[in-house]
Amino acid sequence: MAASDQAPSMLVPTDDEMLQAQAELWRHTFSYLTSMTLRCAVHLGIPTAIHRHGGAASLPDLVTALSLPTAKLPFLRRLMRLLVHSGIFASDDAGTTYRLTPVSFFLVDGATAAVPVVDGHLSQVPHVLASTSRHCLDTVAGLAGWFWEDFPAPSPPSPFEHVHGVTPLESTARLGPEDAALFQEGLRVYDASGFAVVLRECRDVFDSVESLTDCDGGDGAAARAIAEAFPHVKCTVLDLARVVGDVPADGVVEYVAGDMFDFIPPSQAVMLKV
Ligand SMILES: C[S@@+](CC[C@H](N)C(=O)[O-])C[C@H]1O[C@@H](n2cnc3c(N)ncnc32)[C@H](O)[C@@H]1O
Repeated sequence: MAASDQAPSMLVPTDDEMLQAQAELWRHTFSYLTSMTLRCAVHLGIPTAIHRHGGAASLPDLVTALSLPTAKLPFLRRLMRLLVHSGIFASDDAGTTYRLTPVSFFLVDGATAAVPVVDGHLSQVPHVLASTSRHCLDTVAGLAGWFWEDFPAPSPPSPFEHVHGVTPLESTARLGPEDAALFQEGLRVYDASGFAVVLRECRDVFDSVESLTDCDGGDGAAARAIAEAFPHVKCTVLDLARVVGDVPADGVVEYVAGDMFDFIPPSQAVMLKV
């Protein structure tokens, strides 16, 4: 028999490997519950409730603050246990009091004076809700269909466009104004997150360049922050025409409308912050 006729030999796992593999498979199969319980916590308003309760709250405190039926307390305990395991909240050793962690700090709702806003960090609630919305879930659930489809050249739609017929940011008519606003707001708070830290920690990088193009620069918030902190850097923002086409010149940064796969305005450095 020719070698090519022989069935490929399969590596048979050991008992230990099989037990481990079964556990791994369950972990991967159910890992969506991590983001879904995060969504549930945000929807219920648990981070805001803990914050308003002085930074620590027991289960009865939460049941009252969230106006839940008291019979839900044991289920809330299970939810909180999972969220503590995920690092969203912290608990005392007895598991009776829950506190915010740096992660849930970003999920305290609203940007009012009563809410901690550090370094211009905005509440990330809209980003979490948009990214875990049924539109995004439908998108990933349809991923195999996207692979099967033989799209006409030159470039395939994104999986989101394939399922919904629009991009997340053009979704007003197709997905409804509320969801469209959520995606817009989600992107806005996502874009604003963390950049003050980058400006502080990467001073050497910005000190050493005279010109920079922020590729996919969105509304130019990051480029404006660079130009303010490092006035010697000439900043250019490149984004699609529908994003920067109508932005009026502000004398701080230059806006260029275009596709980065066609053209990138020349400069000493290119920033790609997604
Ligand atoms: C997630 S946002 C990031 C915005 C910004 N870089 C930030 O972090 O604040 C992605 C941006 O990329 C832009 N974009 C997507 N494809 C692009 C392309 N081919 N050329 C230029 N910009 C593009 C989108 O319009 C959007 O504003």
